[in-house]
Amino acid sequence: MAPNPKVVSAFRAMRVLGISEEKVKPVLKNLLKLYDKNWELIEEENYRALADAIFDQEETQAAVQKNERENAAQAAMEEEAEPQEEPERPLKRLRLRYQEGHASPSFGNCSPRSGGNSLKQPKPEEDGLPQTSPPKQSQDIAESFQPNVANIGAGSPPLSPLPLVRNKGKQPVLSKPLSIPERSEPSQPGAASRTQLKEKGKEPLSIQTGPRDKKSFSERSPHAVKPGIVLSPKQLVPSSITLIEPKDEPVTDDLPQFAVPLAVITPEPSGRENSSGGNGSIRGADGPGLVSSQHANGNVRSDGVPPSSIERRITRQLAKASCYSEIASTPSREETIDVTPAGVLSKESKALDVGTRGKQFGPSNGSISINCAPEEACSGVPILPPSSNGMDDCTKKDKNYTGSTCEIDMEYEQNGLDHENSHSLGVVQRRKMSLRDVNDIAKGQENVVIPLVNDVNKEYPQSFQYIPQNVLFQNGYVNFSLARIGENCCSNCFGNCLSSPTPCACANETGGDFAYTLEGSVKEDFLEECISMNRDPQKHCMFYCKECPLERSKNDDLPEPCKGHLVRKFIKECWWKCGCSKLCGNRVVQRGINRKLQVFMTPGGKGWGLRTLEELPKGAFVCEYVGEILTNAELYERVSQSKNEEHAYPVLLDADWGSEVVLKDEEALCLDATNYGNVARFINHRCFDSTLVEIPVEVETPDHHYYHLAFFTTRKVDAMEELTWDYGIDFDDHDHPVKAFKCRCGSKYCRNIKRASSKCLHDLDPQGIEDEHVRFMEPFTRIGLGQ
Ligand SMILES: C[S@@+](CC[C@H](N)C(=O)[O-])C[C@H]1O[C@@H](n2cnc3c(N)ncnc32)[C@H](O)[C@@H]1O
Repeated sequence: MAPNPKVVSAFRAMRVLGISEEKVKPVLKNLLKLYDKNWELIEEENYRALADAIFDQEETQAAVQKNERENAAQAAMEEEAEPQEEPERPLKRLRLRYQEGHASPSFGNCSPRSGGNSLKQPKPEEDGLPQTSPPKQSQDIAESFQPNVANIGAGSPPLSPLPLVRNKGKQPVLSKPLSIPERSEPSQPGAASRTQLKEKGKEPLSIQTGPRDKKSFSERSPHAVKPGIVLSPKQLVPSSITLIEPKDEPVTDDLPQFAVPLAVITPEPSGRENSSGGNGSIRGADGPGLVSSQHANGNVRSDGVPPSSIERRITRQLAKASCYSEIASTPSREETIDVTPAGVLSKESKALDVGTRGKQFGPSNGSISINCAPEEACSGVPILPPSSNGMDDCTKKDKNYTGSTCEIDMEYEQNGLDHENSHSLGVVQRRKMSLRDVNDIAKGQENVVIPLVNDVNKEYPQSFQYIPQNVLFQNGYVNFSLARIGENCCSNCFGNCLSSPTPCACANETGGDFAYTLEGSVKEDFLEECISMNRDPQKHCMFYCKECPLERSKNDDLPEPCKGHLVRKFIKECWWKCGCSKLCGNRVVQRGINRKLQVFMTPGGKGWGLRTLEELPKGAFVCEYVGEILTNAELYERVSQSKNEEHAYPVLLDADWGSEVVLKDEEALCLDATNYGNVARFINHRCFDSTLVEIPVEVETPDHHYYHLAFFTTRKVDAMEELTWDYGIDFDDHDHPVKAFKCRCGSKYCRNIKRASSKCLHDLDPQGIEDEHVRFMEPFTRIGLGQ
C-alpha cells in the first residue's frame, strides 16, 4: 500500500529540521488523533504544530532522562565516595563565601617541553591579601560595577586590541590585550573621569559607523591564506572511563545550561541618539523578556525572519538555523543600563530576574533580543524601556544571602559625564552611590557566584555588562548550521562518551581521543602541548597568511606581511546534535564556570585580578573568555576611535586561519570584553609562567572561524592564588598604536624587564625558573612595585 502522501510530506518537512521519521511517527499519530485527522492544522505554517509537539516531547523526555541519569550518577558517585572533592560543587548560583586557602599539595609533574612549562609556580602573586578574610559581599552586584572612579586607571585593563597587540609568540588564540597607556595607578581615585567611562560605553557605537564608511573586510576581495603546517596531533592516552562526578556538574534540570549560542550586538543606525549607527538598538520580535530566555536557549538564526516559537526551539535544540540573535549594544538607554555606572547603580531597577547560566544570556535587563535579520537589526528601534536603566535586579538573589556585610562601603561620585558626546550611552547622571556587599559580579548568570573584594583601596571595577556567553556585535558572522555540524557529531553515542570503549566522532576531532579526563581536566599530554605552544611558539608550527587579515585591519593600503599564527590544538566537545547526554564528560567548557573564583584588587599595581578560592588541579577548566564577537576591522576601528584610557580585552580568533583557502572578512573574528564580557576580563597577564593557558574549544561550529577560548590551569593552583594568563604581548613593539602597559607580573622571566643577558626562555631549566621565580616574587609583591 502506497504511503500516505501527507505523511510523506510531513516526514520530509521534519527531516529538513533534522528530525528522524522514528521521532516524527508517534507524535504525528497523536497529533492526528488530537486534531481528528485534520491535516490542515498539522500542515499549517510548515508543520509548525508537529515540530512543536516533537520538541515538546523531546524536552520532556530529556528532562526525565536527565533526572534519571543524574540520580544514577549521583548514586554511583556516592558509592565511589571519594571524599576529597569539595562537597559542594556549585549547582547554580551558590553562595560562596570564600574559602580558606588550602595548602597546596605537591605539584603535578609537568614535563616541560621546550619551554618548560611546568614550573612549580610561584606562590600567589598577590600575597598580602587577606587570605582568610571573606570576600566582601554585595547585595547589589550591579553596584559593584560602577565605573569607578579611580580605578579605571590601574585596575582597568588597557586597550589591547588584537590587532594592536603584536604578540610575539602566541598569536593564535590570543589575546593580546592591548595595552593601555600607562594607566593611572589603581589606587589613585579619579584616574579615569566619568567622561572617559562614558566614552567606553559608546565605543561600540562609534565603531559601527566607522567600518561602514570604510571599506569593510567583506568588501574586499577575499584573501587567500597559506595553510600552515599542521601539527600532527599527539596521541593521547586512551581514556579510562567513568562518569564525571555529578557534583561537578552545575547542570540543572530546568535550564539549558550549555549551548548558548550567540547573540548579536548591532548598532542602531537610526537610533534616536545617533543616526549614524552609533546607537545600538535593542530589538527583538519577541520582546525583551522573551529574548533573554531565547538567548539563553541558544536561539539564533540568520534568515531575516523573526523566529517563531517553533523556530526558536529548533535552533535551540538542533541548532539548525544560522545563528543570529541580537543584543542592542548601545542605544542611549542601553548605555545607561548596561554600560554606564548610572545604569549599574540604579537600585530601583527591576530588571528581569537574573537567571542562572543558560537562562539568562545577555544583559539581564532583557536587552537582548532576537533579531534574525541583520539588516533589520540595523534599522533597529530601541526597545529598552526607560525604566530599565538599572541593570539586573540583584536583590532577589541577595535576599537569600546571609553572608556578612561587605566591608566595601564607598561613596563616589560620577564625574565628568559628557552627555553631549555620548551618542550612545544615554544620560549618566552624577550621583553618589553607596556600595556594599559585592557578592556576585556575574549577577547570577553563572553556576557559581563570583564575589569581588578590595582590600587594597576603595576602587571599583570599570563598568561593563556581564554576559556568560559570547555575543555578536555587528559584522561578525557565525553560522551554526546543523547541516554543517552533523558530520562530526557522535549521533550514535549515548550517556557519557568518555565511558565508551572507543572514542566517539567528536574525540576523533581532537586527535583520536578525548582531551578530557574523567575528572574533567585536560589530559596531561594535550595540556602540555598547549602550554608549550604558548611558551615556546617557535618550536611549533606556524602558518603565514598571504594577506593577513590582522595586518590588513591595521593598514588596509599597505599591510605588513603576516607575522605568523600558531597552528593550535583544538578540543572538540560533544554538543546538541550528539547522541550523548548533557552530562557527557566531553562537555566541559559549555557547562560554564564551576570553580570558586573571586575578583580582587591586586596589591601590585595590576588593578583587578582573578583568583581561585579553592585548590585547582592541573588542567582544570576555569572559565571561558567571553566578549563581543567582532571582525578584526571592527575591532581596529573600535580601538582607534577609543580613548587611551579605555579598556579593551581583545582576543584574536585566528587559531585556524591557516586551514582556510580563502579567508573571508567575516571569518576574521575576535572577541572584545571591554563592554560586554565575563569574569575572564579580570585575568591579568603574566609573562611565560602563567597559571592559565588558553585552548580553543569547538562546541557549536565545525569550522574554526569561531570557537570558544577556554582557560585551563597549567599546574596545580592553590586556593587564593591569582589566575594569570600570558597575553603574548610584545613589550618591545613601540610602534604599536596602543602602548603596552608596564608589566608588573612579577615573573622572573618578565618580557618587560630589560636584562643584561637575553637568554631564551626555552633554554632555561623549568625547575630553575620555578625556584628563582619563587624567590623573585616575594619581594616583588611585598614591595608593591608598580604602585
Ligand atoms: C584584561 S585586563 C585585566 C584586568 C585589569 N587588571 C582590571 O583591573 O580590569 C588587562 C589590563 O590589566 C592590567 N594588567 C594586566 N596584567 C598586568 C601586568 N602584568 N602588569 C601590569 N598591568 C597589568 C593592564 O592595565 C591591562 O591592560
